[in-house]
Amino acid sequence: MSVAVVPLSCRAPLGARILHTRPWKNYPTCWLPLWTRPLKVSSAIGDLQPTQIIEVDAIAAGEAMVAKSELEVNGDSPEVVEESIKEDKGNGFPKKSSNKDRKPGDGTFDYERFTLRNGREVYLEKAYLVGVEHKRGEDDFLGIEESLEELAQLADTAGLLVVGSTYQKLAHPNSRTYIGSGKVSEIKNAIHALDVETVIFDDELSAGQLRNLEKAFGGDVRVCDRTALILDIFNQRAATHEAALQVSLAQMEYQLPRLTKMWSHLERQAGGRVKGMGEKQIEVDKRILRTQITALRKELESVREHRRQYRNRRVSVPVPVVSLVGYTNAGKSTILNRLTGADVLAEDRLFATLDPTTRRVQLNNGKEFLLTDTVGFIQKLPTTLVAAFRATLEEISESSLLVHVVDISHPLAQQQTWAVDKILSELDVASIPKLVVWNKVDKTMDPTKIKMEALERDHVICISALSGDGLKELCDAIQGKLKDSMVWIEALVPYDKGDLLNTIYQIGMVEWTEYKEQGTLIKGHVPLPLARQLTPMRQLCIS
Ligand SMILES: Nc1nc2c(ncn2[C@@H]2O[C@H](COP(=O)(O)OP(=O)(O)OP(=O)(O)O)[C@@H](O)[C@H]2O)c(=O)[nH]1
Ligand SMILES: [Mg+2]
Repeated sequence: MSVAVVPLSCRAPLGARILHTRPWKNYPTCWLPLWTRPLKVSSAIGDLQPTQIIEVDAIAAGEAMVAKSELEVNGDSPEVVEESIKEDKGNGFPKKSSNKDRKPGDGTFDYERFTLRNGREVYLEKAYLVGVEHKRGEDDFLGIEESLEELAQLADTAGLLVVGSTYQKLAHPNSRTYIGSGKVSEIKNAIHALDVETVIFDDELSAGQLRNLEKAFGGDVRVCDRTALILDIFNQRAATHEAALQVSLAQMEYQLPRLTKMWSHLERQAGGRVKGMGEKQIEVDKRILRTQITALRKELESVREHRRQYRNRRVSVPVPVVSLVGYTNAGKSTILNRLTGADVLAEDRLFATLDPTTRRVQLNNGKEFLLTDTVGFIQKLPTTLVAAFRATLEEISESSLLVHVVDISHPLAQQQTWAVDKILSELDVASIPKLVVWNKVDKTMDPTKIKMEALERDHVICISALSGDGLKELCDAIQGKLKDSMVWIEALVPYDKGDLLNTIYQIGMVEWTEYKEQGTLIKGHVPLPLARQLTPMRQLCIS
């Protein structure tokens, strides 16, 4: 079978399958896919990025791919590159024909691995998960098996088919291969027997470890880590321009130190004639990548500036902001939808929400506050991502109150709560008042017992966002907590400032109103920004 590397501008025959796309020069839109993702070529192919390179498996079209690509190498004249999949001779395993070697209609083609997702036919890559249980640090909230279970959920969210997993107890990770050599052989056996395309490690791997493991596993097997998997999910889900920029930046920063293998094929193709060709190309690529990181940072900064200005405008109307924070899939978006009638995507998947959404909550007593839904957290959240999303999380740091949503029906609810608390402390928001909400109480074995437990604790509200049970108590508790964060004022509001008086009634807690000759005398609690705005009227009251 021949596989050609072709620029996308070159049309593949209808019915051919794209095995995978590789980034070429313009990195911002091109992220080296972590696994091959064959797509059936349709008329839509012309819509793909013209800067990417695709590998096209022409067998499905029943004809050899003749297209060739031109790659510029080290600034020399363009060179024609053609790859062919080498026979796997020396690994000692019986050659298992992979789906790539099978033809539709020859009885071996694995049709079951094509599935529909979001109305698109996608090919489910087989993934094998690997973890290491080392001496537990204070950041290890989950045991190894639980962490691997979560990794399997992440893999499923990314569209992978998990076919097996394993872990090893190690005092210290191996610097070359992360796991011990015996374990490497064991995994190699398993992945070849199961026809696995991707091996995912539960912890972040170094560039060297990734390279050594790929070499050890041989063939076309890709190795990636939890961070790359989360980045890939974020990449698939980024809906707004800012989120897309943030994810691209995080991906490039992750990719930069790992940019080692991509171009080694150039040396192979040149038959070793031009030694160090791949190495030089890596340097060129790193320079291009750094330039693009700088450009992306600039663009992101201008988008953030725009958002900051918008937020400042919002601050001039000092409605208190309440942020929903919590572990991914805890039910934050469902709560926002319930309380505000919003239509934010809420589904039983990790990282359904990437962009914060703010909506006004209007209570029956005429009071109101703004409610913000935020990106969910997860244990071992990559530091690059925490940094990348810091701007979005500024929303959190400027809130009057944080509502920490916990999925109390989850067997690891306690550990998830600790993980969220740790991330919140990293975000420096410890000073913001917090309310804990136990959600999904309807899904627990004994809701009455859970409610009793919540009663025994301070500031814990039990709800079911799905059924609406406890939402009134939640709003009352939010109001109570907001009051705690407000300041007491006494102000004389002139009669021509009717709008301001309305705002005080809407967002403050007025306890005394008296109509005086110069205006309305108000005594009560109001949010700090409003209290500042009322300074002249407070002075009027004192005098
Ligand atoms: N049984 C039950 N399911 C719930 C409840 N609240 C939310 N869910 C379900 O939990 C799943 C996740 O809900 P989301 O609202 O998307 O959770 P999220 O916290 O926004 O998740 P991310 O955006 O991924 O961080 C959805 O399938 C909801 O229908 C609840 O009170 N009871
Ligand atoms: Mg959500």
